[in-house]
Amino acid sequence: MLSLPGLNLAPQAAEPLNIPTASATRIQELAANTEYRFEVSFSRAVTVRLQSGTAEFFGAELAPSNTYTFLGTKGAIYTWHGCRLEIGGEVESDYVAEETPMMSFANLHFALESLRDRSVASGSMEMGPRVLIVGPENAGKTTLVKTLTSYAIKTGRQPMVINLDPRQGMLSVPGSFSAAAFSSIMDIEEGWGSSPISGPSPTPVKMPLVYHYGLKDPEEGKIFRPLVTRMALAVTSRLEEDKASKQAGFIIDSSGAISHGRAGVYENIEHIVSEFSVNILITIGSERLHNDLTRRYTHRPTEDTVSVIRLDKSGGCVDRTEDYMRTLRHAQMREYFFGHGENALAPSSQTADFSDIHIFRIIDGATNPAFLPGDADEHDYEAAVYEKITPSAQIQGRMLAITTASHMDKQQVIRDASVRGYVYVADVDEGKRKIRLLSPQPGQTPANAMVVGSWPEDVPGLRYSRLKDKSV
Ligand SMILES: Nc1ncnc2c1ncn2[C@@H]1O[C@H](COP(=O)(O)OP(=O)(O)OP(=O)(O)O)[C@@H](O)[C@H]1O
Repeated sequence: MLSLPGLNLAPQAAEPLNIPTASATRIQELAANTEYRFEVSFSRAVTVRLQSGTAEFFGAELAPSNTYTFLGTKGAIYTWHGCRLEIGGEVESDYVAEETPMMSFANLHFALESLRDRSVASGSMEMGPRVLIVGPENAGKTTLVKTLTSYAIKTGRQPMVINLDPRQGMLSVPGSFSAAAFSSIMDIEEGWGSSPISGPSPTPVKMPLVYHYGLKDPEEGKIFRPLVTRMALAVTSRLEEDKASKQAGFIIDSSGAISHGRAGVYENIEHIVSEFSVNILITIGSERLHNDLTRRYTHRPTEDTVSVIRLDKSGGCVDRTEDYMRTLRHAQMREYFFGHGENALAPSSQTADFSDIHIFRIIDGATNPAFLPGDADEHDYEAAVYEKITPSAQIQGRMLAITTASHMDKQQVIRDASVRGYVYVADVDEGKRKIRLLSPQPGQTPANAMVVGSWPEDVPGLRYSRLKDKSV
């Protein structure tokens, strides 16, 4: 059990997998090229063990002797050649599907492999495939990114994955964007995980690059595009220093919001394509999006070639409710502070004077009259993006991004700075002018510029711990 002196933090936050599973198990036989689709709640875990044959979870191969525990999961175990699974616990729903998109995923993987081979043959002069995946919410974008990444790793590559979806964090908290090179197979239970910038990761990655977005939707505010530009520069320079990743190329996961398109115009998609020099644009689950983008990217003699590829949405994709997404986010944020299983962290709380910390608030499109919707020229990017604030009860329960910038730096320098880590505002005492911060690891309160956004929202468990602490 995790005990945190002075904090009385709820231990269940750190150890969700202590939730009991039913001891009775059952056998599920799967024929070749079929998948077992299942949904597991956040309160009852389900275990899966591969008894015979071969199987994979979104591209990551199941080891025969391992028992995998799933909680709050919607997923599928696919088999190319048939297998037998031993399943324990209560699923919310499950069925076996014979129609899956796995063959088209595999074909896409082989097409990317030939581009990687070309990069190797050029002595790394050419970069490997630069892939962007777009499509509406719940179309299966993240699932495709995970599958392609797992296949690439299995082939011995070290692809870079870039997450530009603030609704879900990758190796970091929701509200952040990140990029990391993966060199070893993904953790089946944890997926991308959320802890590497706060502590050890079950998924070996090179240190991720993290940037703070702090808003829910990429179409909101005016910092999305400058951040994409900044990340593209950072990723390109990282790839120049890392031959293996340069050859493997990168895969960008995006938010469904950028695929809605206003009158057939997809400014944010176009911005990502041009800044990252994307050459493979995969649309998933929307014919209209595919047609609009094909029209946009064919017959452009003066520009670099962008191949637009269409994939159908898998019948297994589940529409996730806002409640489910919130619970998932909160689990991710708790994990950021407490770690998970064997990788438990030792969070600490620190109290600082208002005068010792420097917090900037994002001025988003809704509140800044200088940012008119749809008016997105370069000039706007130089306008004020932050305002310095004095801590108040309003930021209680918010995450603060600790940037690598100094509080004396210009706004654009702060905006473009990467993130060292996050702290949670546990308490603000306006009378005593003190702020209490929860941090994943002990350390001094940083004097760097910190940025607070309106996203993600407060996590009930963490807030509760603050109240308990106050009453001690
Ligand atoms: N074949 C499948 N069987 C069962 N569940 C699946 C399958 N494919 C995807 N899912 C589940 O469906 C949900 C939506 O898929 P995914 O997260 O890949 O979509 P997305 O397009 O990235 O969504 P968003 O843009 O909203 O983040 C996820 O919970 C995912 O695990």
